[in-house]
Amino acid sequence: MLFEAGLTLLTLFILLYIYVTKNFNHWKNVGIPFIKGTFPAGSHIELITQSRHMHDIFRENYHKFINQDFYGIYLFGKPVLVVQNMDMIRHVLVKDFNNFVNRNDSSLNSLFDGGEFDQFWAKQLIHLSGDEWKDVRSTFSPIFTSGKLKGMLMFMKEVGAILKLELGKYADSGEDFEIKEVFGKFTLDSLASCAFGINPKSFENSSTAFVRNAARIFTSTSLDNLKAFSRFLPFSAKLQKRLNLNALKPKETKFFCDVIRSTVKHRRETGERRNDLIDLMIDCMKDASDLEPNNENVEDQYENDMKFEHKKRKIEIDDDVVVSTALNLLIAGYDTTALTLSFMGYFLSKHPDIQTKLQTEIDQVLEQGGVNLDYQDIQDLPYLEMCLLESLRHLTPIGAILRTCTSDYKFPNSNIAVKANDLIIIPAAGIHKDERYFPRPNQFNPENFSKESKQSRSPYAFLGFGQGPRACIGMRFALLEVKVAMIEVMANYSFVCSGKNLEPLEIDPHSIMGYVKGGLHARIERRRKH
Ligand code: HEM
Repeated sequence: MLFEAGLTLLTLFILLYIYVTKNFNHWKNVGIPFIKGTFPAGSHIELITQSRHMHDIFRENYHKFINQDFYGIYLFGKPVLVVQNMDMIRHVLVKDFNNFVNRNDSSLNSLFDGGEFDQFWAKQLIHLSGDEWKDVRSTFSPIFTSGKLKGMLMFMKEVGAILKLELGKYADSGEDFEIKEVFGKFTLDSLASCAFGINPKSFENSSTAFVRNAARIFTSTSLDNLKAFSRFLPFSAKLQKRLNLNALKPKETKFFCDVIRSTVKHRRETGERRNDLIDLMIDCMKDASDLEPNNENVEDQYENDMKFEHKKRKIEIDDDVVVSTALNLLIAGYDTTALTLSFMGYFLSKHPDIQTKLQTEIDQVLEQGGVNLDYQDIQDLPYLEMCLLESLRHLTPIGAILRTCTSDYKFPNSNIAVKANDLIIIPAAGIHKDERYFPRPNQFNPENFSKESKQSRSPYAFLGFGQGPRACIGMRFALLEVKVAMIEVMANYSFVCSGKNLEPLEIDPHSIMGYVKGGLHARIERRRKH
């Protein structure tokens, strides 16, 4: 019996070994530079041992291959092309977007395609593919136009006022605080208010059901990782789907789905309106084909690159799509925005001269516009945006942009070709530290985002929000949210450097996004107004 069990395990191990290593000659055969693969992780065992974060690996590789347009790696058994040439990046993200519509390849998709509750992850915009993605993206894009954001500004400001009071407590006590923890409460409450129409009261009580479930959604235990990893084993994903096994925090997923469903039901039954994201999504569902596409007349390269041709099919956007999309907005918008705010707080605490310049800009606009700034006043703060983008350049929450080839493609002026389902990685975290685009890349210098500096480099050298039709749909929302919080903070307080930060900063290898090891700390002081 023991012998048979041992033999079965050995056979399974050999099959797995063959499955993982069968393509390990791919890049050698293609004849491009590559990092060799070893069983079981491929080129980077650190991704399994969690000894280094993916962002650090891609940053290091970027400099190792700095003079190459591209190189190959193996992720587990899969050959992946890493593209670092600006023109090729433009082709993948924008010019030949129709060949690269998808983000996930089929094996990444199998991670999300499990039981009943995993389906709410599979149906999220961020994971959808092909025409299904185009239908949902074009249906919901209008919810982020400037007109709609203007309507949501007051919800953000309400939470901004609470943030100001909370920071007052730290100013009075003189204690250091973990910046993301405080700004995380701001982003959770303002997203929940704008997207779900509810108030989680994070500042008052950290144990409300909403806050607890959100906290669990954003952390991963070893068991969560194991369940996710099991999806990549041969035949495992199909089997798990058939057995209705959920790998992606089903209890918490159900909690948020119930919250969103009951909000939709309540709005429909009572006709109550807040003009928040839920109302706008319900509008989109009524008749998707009636909605105007996002054709705002903008000069902006990012906005123009985001447009894509799509003849909307006569599709039924059902409640499940709304639930998945609303859940996606929370998941994609919460941590990214909170991290950005914490990066900004940290850098401002380290650079008092830059902080003073920012405060002067904000003071001037407040003097002219009064305390109640409107949407346009907030757009007229160029230095605030420069500080924000420079913070994102240094510590990018999403340091690798993924695209999957949807039909066979040969890059123009090169001998490199990719096939359908091939995965491409664009190493944003590496590009952001390339001195050809950002002089003295390790210094914090908001001037990197002055009009002149932006004009002097390729627009694809900054990928904090991605680029092209599949770029961050919530970028404008995020920029507004960060600015509302920072105006409130900078008008009243100054960040002061803390000795608690673990310098030089290191990205925590256990985090999915770019969390900083040990957190980011600062103190805050009330400003002495003249
Ligand atoms: C500072 C905060 C944020 C950062 C740095 C950020 C960054 C990104 C990046 C890098 C991508 C991938 C883009 C690509 O592949 O080209 C992305 C996608 C996405 N983001 Fe954001 N994001 C932020 C805030 C938000 C917010 C507030 C929302 C929603 C309210 C949001 C919703 C999404 C969604 C739904 C996608 C997937 C889009 C698609 O596949 O069509 N993000 N974001």
